[in-house]
Amino acid sequence: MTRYLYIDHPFPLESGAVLPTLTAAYHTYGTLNEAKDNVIWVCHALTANSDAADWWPGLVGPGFTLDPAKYFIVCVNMLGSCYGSTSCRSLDPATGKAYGLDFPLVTTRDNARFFALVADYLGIGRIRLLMGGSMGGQHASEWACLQPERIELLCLLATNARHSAWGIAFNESQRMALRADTTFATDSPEAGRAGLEAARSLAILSYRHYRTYQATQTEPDPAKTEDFRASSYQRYQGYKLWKRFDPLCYYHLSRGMDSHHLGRGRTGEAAALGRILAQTLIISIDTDILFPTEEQSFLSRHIPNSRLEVMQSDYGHDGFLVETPTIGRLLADFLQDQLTIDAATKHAFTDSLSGRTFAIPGTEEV
Ligand SMILES: CC(=O)SCCNC(=O)CCNC(=O)[C@H](O)C(C)(C)COP(=O)(O)OP(=O)(O)OC[C@H]1O[C@@H](n2cnc3c(N)ncnc32)[C@H](O)[C@@H]1OP(=O)(O)O
Ligand SMILES: N[C@@H](CCO)C(=O)O
Repeated sequence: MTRYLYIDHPFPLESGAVLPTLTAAYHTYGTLNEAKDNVIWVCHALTANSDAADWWPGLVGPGFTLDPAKYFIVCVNMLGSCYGSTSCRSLDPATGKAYGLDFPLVTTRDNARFFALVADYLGIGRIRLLMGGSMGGQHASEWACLQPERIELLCLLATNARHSAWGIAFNESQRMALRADTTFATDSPEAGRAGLEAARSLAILSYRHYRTYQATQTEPDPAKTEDFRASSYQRYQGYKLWKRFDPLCYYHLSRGMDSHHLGRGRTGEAAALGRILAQTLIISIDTDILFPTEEQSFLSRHIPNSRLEVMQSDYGHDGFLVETPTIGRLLADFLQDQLTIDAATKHAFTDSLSGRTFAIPGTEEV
Protein backbone atom coordinates (compact mmCIF):
# COMPACT_ATOMS: atom_id res chain seq x y z
CA MET A 1 0.00 0.00 0.00
CA THR A 2 1.31 3.43 -0.91
CA ARG A 3 1.84 5.69 2.08
CA TYR A 4 2.32 9.42 2.04
CA LEU A 5 4.52 11.75 4.02
CA TYR A 6 3.75 15.47 3.91
CA ILE A 7 6.59 17.82 4.71
CA ASP A 8 5.32 21.31 5.33
CA HIS A 9 8.67 22.96 4.82
CA PRO A 10 10.25 24.71 1.83
CA PHE A 11 12.69 22.61 -0.15
CA PRO A 12 15.25 24.61 -2.14
CA LEU A 13 16.37 23.02 -5.37
CA GLU A 14 19.79 23.21 -7.02
CA SER A 15 18.36 25.61 -9.60
CA GLY A 16 17.47 28.13 -6.89
CA ALA A 17 13.73 27.42 -7.25
CA VAL A 18 11.92 26.37 -4.09
CA LEU A 19 9.20 23.75 -3.65
CA PRO A 20 7.12 25.23 -0.81
CA THR A 21 6.03 21.83 0.56
CA LEU A 22 6.77 18.23 -0.28
CA THR A 23 4.78 15.04 -0.61
CA ALA A 24 6.66 11.75 -0.55
CA ALA A 25 4.83 8.62 -1.72
CA TYR A 26 6.53 5.56 -0.30
CA HIS A 27 6.37 1.85 0.47
CA THR A 28 7.99 -0.08 3.27
CA TYR A 29 8.25 -3.84 3.63
CA GLY A 30 9.26 -5.63 6.83
CA THR A 31 10.06 -4.10 10.18
CA LEU A 32 12.78 -1.76 11.38
CA ASN A 33 14.61 -3.76 14.04
CA GLU A 34 15.50 -2.40 17.44
CA ALA A 35 19.10 -1.71 16.48
CA LYS A 36 17.81 0.09 13.36
CA ASP A 37 20.48 -1.64 11.34
CA ASN A 38 18.44 -3.60 8.81
CA VAL A 39 17.42 -0.82 6.41
CA ILE A 40 17.59 -1.49 2.70
CA TRP A 41 16.74 1.55 0.61
CA VAL A 42 15.78 0.92 -3.01
CA CYS A 43 15.83 3.76 -5.53
CA HIS A 44 13.57 3.19 -8.52
CA ALA A 45 14.27 3.99 -12.17
CA LEU A 46 12.61 6.42 -14.57
CA THR A 47 9.02 5.18 -14.83
CA ALA A 48 8.66 2.91 -11.81
CA ASN A 49 7.15 3.80 -8.47
CA SER A 50 7.63 3.15 -4.78
CA ASP A 51 6.21 -0.39 -4.93
CA ALA A 52 9.54 -2.16 -5.36
CA ALA A 53 8.04 -5.61 -4.72
CA ASP A 54 5.81 -5.03 -7.75
CA TRP A 55 8.39 -3.83 -10.27
CA TRP A 56 11.33 -5.92 -8.96
CA PRO A 57 9.63 -9.30 -8.53
CA GLY A 58 12.07 -12.08 -7.80
CA LEU A 59 14.35 -9.75 -5.89
CA VAL A 60 12.13 -7.97 -3.36
CA GLY A 61 9.63 -10.04 -1.42
CA PRO A 62 9.26 -13.10 0.82
CA GLY A 63 11.82 -15.79 -0.01
CA PHE A 64 13.92 -13.50 -2.22
CA THR A 65 17.27 -11.87 -1.48
CA LEU A 66 15.59 -8.71 -0.26
CA ASP A 67 13.29 -10.50 2.14
CA PRO A 68 11.01 -8.41 4.39
CA ALA A 69 11.39 -11.10 7.05
CA LYS A 70 15.01 -9.93 7.46
CA TYR A 71 15.14 -6.38 6.24
CA PHE A 72 13.23 -3.14 6.51
CA ILE A 73 12.97 -2.23 2.83
CA VAL A 74 12.07 1.31 1.85
CA CYS A 75 11.35 2.76 -1.57
CA VAL A 76 10.28 6.37 -2.11
CA ASN A 77 8.80 7.69 -5.33
CA MET A 78 11.13 10.29 -6.82
CA LEU A 79 10.14 13.95 -7.03
CA GLY A 80 8.67 14.75 -10.44
CA SER A 81 7.13 11.31 -10.99
CA CYS A 82 3.40 10.77 -11.51
CA TYR A 83 3.15 8.11 -8.79
CA GLY A 84 2.38 10.33 -5.82
CA SER A 85 5.35 12.47 -4.82
CA THR A 86 5.41 16.20 -5.61
CA SER A 87 5.44 16.73 -9.38
CA CYS A 88 4.30 19.02 -12.17
CA ARG A 89 0.77 17.81 -11.40
CA SER A 90 0.95 19.29 -7.89
CA LEU A 91 -0.54 22.69 -7.16
CA ASP A 92 1.77 25.65 -7.41
CA PRO A 93 0.67 27.82 -4.47
CA ALA A 94 1.83 30.91 -6.36
CA THR A 95 -0.82 30.40 -9.06
CA GLY A 96 -3.30 28.01 -7.46
CA LYS A 97 -2.90 25.79 -10.53
CA ALA A 98 -0.79 22.73 -11.33
CA TYR A 99 2.81 23.59 -12.25
CA GLY A 100 2.57 21.90 -15.64
CA LEU A 101 5.43 22.85 -17.93
CA ASP A 102 6.65 25.40 -15.34
CA PHE A 103 7.65 22.72 -12.84
CA PRO A 104 11.24 23.47 -11.86
CA LEU A 105 14.13 21.23 -12.80
CA VAL A 106 14.64 18.54 -10.14
CA THR A 107 18.17 17.21 -10.51
CA THR A 108 19.33 13.79 -9.39
CA ARG A 109 21.12 15.59 -6.55
CA ASP A 110 17.84 17.24 -5.50
CA ASN A 111 16.19 13.82 -5.43
CA ALA A 112 19.03 12.39 -3.33
CA ARG A 113 18.56 15.25 -0.84
CA PHE A 114 14.82 14.54 -0.89
CA PHE A 115 15.41 10.87 -0.01
CA ALA A 116 17.79 11.83 2.78
CA LEU A 117 15.15 14.17 4.19
CA VAL A 118 12.45 11.53 3.98
CA ALA A 119 14.76 9.06 5.77
CA ASP A 120 15.16 11.63 8.56
CA TYR A 121 11.40 12.02 8.87
CA LEU A 122 10.94 8.23 8.95
CA GLY A 123 13.44 7.96 11.81
CA ILE A 124 16.03 6.13 9.74
CA GLY A 125 19.67 6.80 10.51
CA ARG A 126 22.24 4.58 8.86
CA ILE A 127 21.34 2.59 5.80
CA ARG A 128 22.70 -0.94 5.60
CA LEU A 129 22.28 -1.15 1.84
CA LEU A 130 21.37 1.56 -0.64
CA MET A 131 20.72 0.38 -4.15
CA GLY A 132 19.32 1.38 -7.50
CA GLY A 133 19.54 0.80 -11.22
CA SER A 134 19.74 3.26 -14.07
CA MET A 135 18.30 6.58 -12.84
CA GLY A 136 17.83 4.86 -9.47
CA GLY A 137 21.58 4.22 -9.45
CA GLN A 138 22.18 7.87 -10.25
CA HIS A 139 20.13 8.79 -7.17
CA ALA A 140 21.85 6.19 -5.01
CA SER A 141 25.35 7.31 -6.02
CA GLU A 142 24.44 10.96 -5.44
CA TRP A 143 23.20 10.10 -1.97
CA ALA A 144 26.34 8.10 -1.21
CA CYS A 145 28.40 11.16 -2.20
CA LEU A 146 26.22 13.54 -0.19
CA GLN A 147 26.20 11.48 3.01
CA PRO A 148 29.07 8.98 2.84
CA GLU A 149 28.87 8.06 6.54
CA ARG A 150 25.21 7.16 6.35
CA ILE A 151 25.53 4.41 3.75
CA GLU A 152 27.26 1.13 4.70
CA LEU A 153 26.78 -0.89 1.51
CA LEU A 154 25.96 0.40 -1.94
CA CYS A 155 24.80 -1.51 -5.01
CA LEU A 156 24.74 0.36 -8.31
CA LEU A 157 23.28 -1.33 -11.37
CA ALA A 158 23.51 -0.22 -15.02
CA THR A 159 24.26 3.36 -14.09
CA ASN A 160 26.86 6.10 -14.42
CA ALA A 161 28.65 8.97 -12.69
CA ARG A 162 27.49 11.52 -15.21
CA HIS A 163 24.73 11.21 -17.76
CA SER A 164 26.40 10.72 -21.11
CA ALA A 165 26.04 12.82 -24.24
CA TRP A 166 24.52 9.69 -25.80
CA GLY A 167 21.94 9.39 -23.02
CA ILE A 168 21.08 13.09 -23.19
CA ALA A 169 20.66 12.79 -26.96
CA PHE A 170 18.17 9.94 -26.45
CA ASN A 171 16.29 12.02 -23.89
CA GLU A 172 16.26 15.10 -26.10
CA SER A 173 14.91 13.03 -28.99
CA GLN A 174 12.12 11.87 -26.72
CA ARG A 175 11.34 15.42 -25.64
CA MET A 176 11.25 16.40 -29.33
CA ALA A 177 8.68 13.64 -29.89
CA LEU A 178 6.64 14.90 -26.92
CA ARG A 179 6.75 18.52 -28.08
CA ALA A 180 5.89 17.57 -31.68
CA ASP A 181 2.52 16.40 -30.40
CA THR A 182 0.30 19.51 -30.58
CA THR A 183 -1.84 18.19 -27.72
CA PHE A 184 1.16 18.04 -25.35
CA ALA A 185 0.60 20.08 -22.16
CA THR A 186 -2.93 21.02 -23.21
CA ASP A 187 -6.25 20.19 -21.56
CA SER A 188 -7.41 17.86 -24.33
CA PRO A 189 -8.64 14.42 -23.17
CA GLU A 190 -5.63 12.40 -24.35
CA ALA A 191 -3.11 15.22 -24.18
CA GLY A 192 0.38 14.14 -25.14
CA ARG A 193 -0.53 10.55 -25.96
CA ALA A 194 1.00 10.32 -29.44
CA GLY A 195 4.14 12.10 -28.27
CA LEU A 196 4.58 9.86 -25.25
CA GLU A 197 4.06 6.73 -27.32
CA ALA A 198 6.65 7.84 -29.87
CA ALA A 199 9.04 8.84 -27.07
CA ARG A 200 8.76 5.43 -25.40
CA SER A 201 9.23 3.65 -28.70
CA LEU A 202 12.49 5.57 -29.12
CA ALA A 203 13.57 4.92 -25.56
CA ILE A 204 12.92 1.19 -25.79
CA LEU A 205 15.55 0.98 -28.53
CA SER A 206 18.11 2.12 -25.97
CA TYR A 207 16.78 -0.19 -23.25
CA ARG A 208 17.06 -3.33 -25.41
CA HIS A 209 19.74 -4.65 -27.75
CA TYR A 210 20.00 -5.82 -31.35
CA ARG A 211 20.07 -9.36 -30.01
CA THR A 212 16.86 -8.83 -27.99
CA TYR A 213 15.01 -7.89 -31.14
CA GLN A 214 16.59 -10.67 -33.20
CA ALA A 215 15.53 -13.22 -30.62
CA THR A 216 12.02 -11.99 -29.91
CA GLN A 217 10.81 -9.80 -32.78
CA THR A 218 12.09 -11.35 -35.97
CA GLU A 219 9.16 -11.76 -38.33
CA PRO A 220 8.25 -15.47 -38.62
CA ASP A 221 6.32 -15.10 -41.87
CA PRO A 222 8.80 -14.82 -44.78
CA ALA A 223 6.02 -13.67 -47.13
CA LYS A 224 5.33 -10.53 -45.12
CA THR A 225 6.36 -7.21 -46.66
CA GLU A 226 4.86 -4.83 -44.09
CA ASP A 227 3.21 -4.68 -40.67
CA PHE A 228 6.07 -6.53 -39.03
CA ARG A 229 6.17 -8.01 -35.57
CA ALA A 230 8.85 -5.52 -34.48
CA SER A 231 6.59 -2.65 -35.53
CA SER A 232 3.66 -3.80 -33.43
CA TYR A 233 6.06 -4.33 -30.51
CA GLN A 234 7.18 -0.69 -30.70
CA ARG A 235 3.58 0.55 -30.88
CA TYR A 236 2.55 -1.68 -28.00
CA GLN A 237 5.40 -0.49 -25.80
CA GLY A 238 4.30 3.12 -26.46
CA TYR A 239 0.69 2.30 -25.65
CA LYS A 240 1.69 0.39 -22.53
CA LEU A 241 3.48 3.42 -21.11
CA TRP A 242 0.62 5.74 -22.06
CA LYS A 243 -1.74 3.56 -20.02
CA ARG A 244 0.31 4.13 -16.88
CA PHE A 245 2.38 7.28 -17.19
CA ASP A 246 1.92 11.01 -17.53
CA PRO A 247 3.55 12.72 -20.56
CA LEU A 248 4.37 15.93 -18.69
CA CYS A 249 5.98 14.08 -15.78
CA TYR A 250 7.95 12.01 -18.28
CA TYR A 251 9.18 15.22 -19.91
CA HIS A 252 10.40 16.67 -16.61
CA LEU A 253 11.94 13.42 -15.35
CA SER A 254 14.07 13.11 -18.46
CA ARG A 255 15.47 16.59 -17.79
CA GLY A 256 16.35 15.47 -14.29
CA MET A 257 18.22 12.47 -15.65
CA ASP A 258 20.19 14.69 -18.02
CA SER A 259 21.32 16.79 -15.06
CA HIS A 260 23.11 13.87 -13.44
CA HIS A 261 26.76 14.76 -12.81
CA LEU A 262 28.33 13.62 -9.56
CA GLY A 263 31.31 15.87 -10.21
CA ARG A 264 29.37 19.13 -10.39
CA GLY A 265 30.78 21.42 -7.72
CA ARG A 266 33.05 18.61 -6.47
CA THR A 267 36.05 19.03 -8.74
CA GLY A 268 35.01 16.22 -11.03
CA GLU A 269 33.46 12.77 -11.01
CA ALA A 270 36.58 10.95 -9.85
CA ALA A 271 36.88 13.17 -6.76
CA ALA A 272 33.18 12.78 -6.03
CA LEU A 273 33.32 8.99 -6.27
CA GLY A 274 36.40 9.01 -4.09
CA ARG A 275 34.24 10.36 -1.23
CA ILE A 276 32.09 7.23 -1.13
CA LEU A 277 32.82 5.20 1.99
CA ALA A 278 30.35 2.39 1.38
CA GLN A 279 31.55 -1.00 0.21
CA THR A 280 30.12 -1.03 -3.25
CA LEU A 281 28.94 -3.69 -5.66
CA ILE A 282 28.59 -2.45 -9.22
CA ILE A 283 26.58 -4.52 -11.66
CA SER A 284 26.90 -4.04 -15.38
CA ILE A 285 25.12 -5.66 -18.31
CA ASP A 286 27.21 -6.71 -21.28
CA THR A 287 24.52 -5.73 -23.83
CA ASP A 288 23.65 -2.36 -22.26
CA ILE A 289 24.00 0.22 -25.03
CA LEU A 290 22.59 3.10 -22.94
CA PHE A 291 24.85 2.77 -19.93
CA PRO A 292 27.69 0.70 -21.41
CA THR A 293 30.07 -1.26 -19.22
CA GLU A 294 32.81 1.34 -19.58
CA GLU A 295 30.63 3.62 -17.41
CA GLN A 296 30.42 1.06 -14.59
CA SER A 297 34.12 0.36 -15.00
CA PHE A 298 34.70 4.06 -14.36
CA LEU A 299 32.59 3.84 -11.18
CA SER A 300 34.56 0.81 -10.08
CA ARG A 301 37.92 2.43 -10.68
CA HIS A 302 37.05 5.50 -8.61
CA ILE A 303 34.89 4.19 -5.76
CA PRO A 304 37.51 3.08 -3.23
CA ASN A 305 35.95 -0.16 -1.92
CA SER A 306 34.19 -1.48 -4.95
CA ARG A 307 33.82 -4.53 -7.11
CA LEU A 308 32.47 -4.75 -10.63
CA GLU A 309 30.39 -7.67 -11.91
CA VAL A 310 29.49 -7.83 -15.58
CA MET A 311 26.32 -9.82 -16.16
CA GLN A 312 25.57 -11.51 -19.44
CA SER A 313 22.10 -10.87 -20.72
CA ASP A 314 20.44 -10.60 -24.10
CA TYR A 315 17.98 -8.09 -22.69
CA GLY A 316 20.12 -4.95 -22.85
CA HIS A 317 19.89 -2.11 -20.33
CA ASP A 318 16.55 -3.25 -18.86
CA GLY A 319 18.33 -6.46 -17.84
CA PHE A 320 18.70 -4.78 -14.46
CA LEU A 321 14.93 -5.16 -14.04
CA VAL A 322 14.52 -8.68 -15.35
CA GLU A 323 17.70 -10.67 -14.60
CA THR A 324 16.69 -11.07 -10.98
CA PRO A 325 18.10 -14.58 -10.37
CA THR A 326 21.61 -13.37 -11.22
CA ILE A 327 21.24 -10.07 -9.42
CA GLY A 328 19.78 -11.85 -6.40
CA ARG A 329 22.79 -14.18 -6.23
CA LEU A 330 25.32 -11.37 -6.54
CA LEU A 331 23.51 -9.35 -3.93
CA ALA A 332 23.15 -12.25 -1.51
CA ASP A 333 26.91 -12.79 -1.56
CA PHE A 334 27.47 -9.09 -1.10
CA LEU A 335 25.11 -8.89 1.87
CA GLN A 336 26.85 -11.82 3.51
CA ASP A 337 29.98 -9.73 3.61
CA GLN A 338 31.70 -11.86 1.02
CA LEU A 339 32.81 -8.81 -0.84
CA THR A 340 36.45 -9.29 -1.68
CA ILE A 341 38.15 -6.10 -2.62
CA ASP A 342 40.73 -7.79 -4.67
CA ALA A 343 41.87 -6.36 -7.95
CA ALA A 344 42.85 -9.84 -9.06
CA THR A 345 39.20 -10.88 -9.13
CA LYS A 346 38.37 -8.10 -11.50
CA HIS A 347 38.17 -9.59 -14.93
CA ALA A 348 38.47 -8.19 -18.42
CA PHE A 349 35.37 -7.23 -20.33
CA THR A 350 34.37 -6.34 -23.85
CA ASP A 351 32.46 -3.09 -24.22
CA SER A 352 29.20 -3.68 -26.11
CA LEU A 353 29.37 -0.38 -27.99
CA SER A 354 32.94 -0.27 -29.17
CA GLY A 355 33.68 -3.99 -29.13
CA ARG A 356 36.98 -3.14 -27.38
CA THR A 357 38.28 -5.32 -24.61
CA PHE A 358 39.42 -3.64 -21.41
CA ALA A 359 41.33 -4.88 -18.44
CA ILE A 360 39.94 -3.92 -15.07
CA PRO A 361 40.74 -1.86 -13.08
CA GLY A 362 42.93 -0.14 -15.66
CA THR A 363 41.55 1.64 -18.68
CA GLU A 364 44.07 0.18 -21.04
CA GLU A 365 42.95 -2.00 -23.89
CA VAL A 366 44.24 -5.55 -23.79
C1 LIG B 1 1.85 0.94 -12.13
C2 LIG B 1 2.91 0.17 -12.81
O1 LIG B 1 2.63 -0.73 -13.52
S1 LIG B 1 4.52 0.63 -12.61
C3 LIG B 1 5.47 -0.76 -12.69
C4 LIG B 1 5.83 -1.27 -14.06
N1 LIG B 1 6.94 -0.63 -14.67
C5 LIG B 1 8.05 -0.31 -14.05
O2 LIG B 1 8.26 -0.50 -12.91
C6 LIG B 1 9.12 0.28 -14.86
C7 LIG B 1 10.17 -0.69 -15.11
N2 LIG B 1 9.68 -1.79 -15.90
C8 LIG B 1 9.90 -1.86 -17.24
O3 LIG B 1 10.49 -1.00 -17.84
C9 LIG B 1 9.33 -3.07 -17.95
O4 LIG B 1 8.18 -3.48 -17.29
C10 LIG B 1 10.33 -4.25 -18.07
C11 LIG B 1 11.57 -3.81 -18.76
C12 LIG B 1 10.69 -4.78 -16.70
C13 LIG B 1 9.67 -5.38 -18.83
O5 LIG B 1 9.11 -4.88 -20.04
P1 LIG B 1 7.94 -5.64 -20.77
O6 LIG B 1 7.27 -4.71 -21.72
O7 LIG B 1 7.02 -6.30 -19.80
O8 LIG B 1 8.68 -6.82 -21.46
P2 LIG B 1 8.95 -7.07 -22.98
O9 LIG B 1 9.78 -6.00 -23.57
O10 LIG B 1 9.47 -8.45 -23.05
O11 LIG B 1 7.49 -6.99 -23.66
C14 LIG B 1 6.49 -7.88 -23.30
C15 LIG B 1 5.14 -7.29 -23.66
O12 LIG B 1 5.13 -6.96 -25.06
C16 LIG B 1 4.14 -7.75 -25.71
N3 LIG B 1 4.67 -8.06 -27.03
C17 LIG B 1 5.76 -8.82 -27.31
N4 LIG B 1 5.95 -8.84 -28.65
C18 LIG B 1 4.98 -8.08 -29.18
C19 LIG B 1 4.68 -7.72 -30.52
N5 LIG B 1 5.39 -8.15 -31.55
N6 LIG B 1 3.60 -6.91 -30.73
C20 LIG B 1 2.87 -6.47 -29.69
N7 LIG B 1 3.11 -6.78 -28.41
C21 LIG B 1 4.16 -7.58 -28.16
C22 LIG B 1 3.95 -8.97 -24.85
O13 LIG B 1 2.70 -9.59 -25.09
C23 LIG B 1 4.02 -8.36 -23.47
O14 LIG B 1 2.82 -7.71 -23.21
P3 LIG B 1 2.28 -7.49 -21.69
O15 LIG B 1 3.26 -6.62 -21.02
O16 LIG B 1 0.94 -6.85 -21.85
O17 LIG B 1 2.22 -8.85 -21.08
N1 LIG C 1 12.77 0.68 -18.25
C1 LIG C 1 13.06 1.65 -17.27
C2 LIG C 1 13.93 2.76 -17.80
C3 LIG C 1 15.32 2.37 -18.00
O1 LIG C 1 16.02 2.48 -16.81
C4 LIG C 1 11.85 2.35 -16.77
O2 LIG C 1 10.86 2.40 -17.51
O3 LIG C 1 11.87 2.85 -15.66
